[in-house]
Amino acid sequence: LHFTFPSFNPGNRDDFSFSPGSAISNNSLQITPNAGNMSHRSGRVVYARETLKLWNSKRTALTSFRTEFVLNILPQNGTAGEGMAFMLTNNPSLPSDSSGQWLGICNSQRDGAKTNRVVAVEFDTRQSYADEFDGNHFGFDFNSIKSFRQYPLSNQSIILASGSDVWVSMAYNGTTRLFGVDLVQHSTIGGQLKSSGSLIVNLSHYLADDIYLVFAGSTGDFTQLNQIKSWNFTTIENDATVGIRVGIKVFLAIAALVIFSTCLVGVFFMWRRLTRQRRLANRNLEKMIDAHGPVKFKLRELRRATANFSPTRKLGRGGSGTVYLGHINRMNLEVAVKRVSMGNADSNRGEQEFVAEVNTISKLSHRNLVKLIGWCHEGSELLLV
Ligand SMILES: Nc1ncnc2c1ncn2[C@@H]1O[C@H](COP(=O)(O)OP(=O)(O)OP(=O)(O)O)[C@@H](O)[C@H]1O
Repeated sequence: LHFTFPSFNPGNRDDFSFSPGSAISNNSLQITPNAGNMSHRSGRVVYARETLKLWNSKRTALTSFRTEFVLNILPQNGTAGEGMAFMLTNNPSLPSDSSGQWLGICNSQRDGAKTNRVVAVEFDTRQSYADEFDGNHFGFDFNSIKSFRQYPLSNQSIILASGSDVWVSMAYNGTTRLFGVDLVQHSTIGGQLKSSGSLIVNLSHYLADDIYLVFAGSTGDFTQLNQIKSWNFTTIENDATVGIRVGIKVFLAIAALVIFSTCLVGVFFMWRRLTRQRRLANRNLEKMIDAHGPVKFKLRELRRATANFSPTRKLGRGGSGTVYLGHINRMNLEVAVKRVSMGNADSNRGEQEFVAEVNTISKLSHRNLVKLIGWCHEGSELLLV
């Protein structure tokens, strides 16, 4: 699960579901109404495209994730009320009577009920009951509006409901189960004000699979704009799994490299052996043909002379090959080129016949016999000119 909203516009409407009065306005998610009757309201905005899976794909660990958002709470008429929350829940719809101190998270009947299936980080802007530090804190809530742990912000000079942006980042590690929250606000006199809190929590104690990502908020006697200006969320592959996967990939890459290099070396040695054999065979052949005998032609020259052994140049065919009409340019000589066909199976025999033919014909001279001018042996080609 991965998404990024640098800001919000009407085109993003279908990415979310909104409780009545919630909307996209002023490039922000308005969790509670920003116009009309704004007091004693609660609201929820739910990411509607996908749910978060509680477990990773192999069900070996809880899903790790990271999310960042910018919240902006603007009190109306001077005094703030009541607050907002980022929630993970299996029950995305807004509970009735959840305005005021309930922050859109739950209500007086269902407060603390296991069936709420809610894990929330609340950003409270009004003290609602004696246990709360003050009207400016954040806290971890499990199925209840009474925070499991609270973090006062006034002593860090962070004011949630100041109308200035608060950068919130949260991370959950499914292996260590550490849930961390960091808050940053720019100070009016320069620099950054920071606060953070964390705890170890097994999310499977509170949540079932298919978790909705939700912003909730409320107003009471006093009202405020509960705005989210940007939001990104991403699940993170479990570190151990990533480590193993990277290990496997590296191993496969090295194995492939070793196999490839071995093949390359093998091919090189085979090629060297073949060329050596060919060179040796050539040398032997040359030795066998009388040193003062006929000219040794290059195959290239004989190809050129016969238009690459064109069928149109064919003079005839004998028992051991085909004879072509050729013209040797450098000698300005018309010749007959006999291309000895030498099947792989009897290449030795072919070569022997060739040597015999060259040696014999080169020694013969008769008006009824054609004169042997030269020969060629390249690769598998044996040619008489
Ligand atoms: N110098 C040449 N001029 C014109 N045609 C030729 C010449 N040499 C060969 N030919 C033609 O090519 C044919 C095949 O010649 P080749 O020497 O291969 O005959 P072969 O002696 O019957 O065969 P092999 O020696 O292979 O058993 C001949 O029958 C002839 O038609």
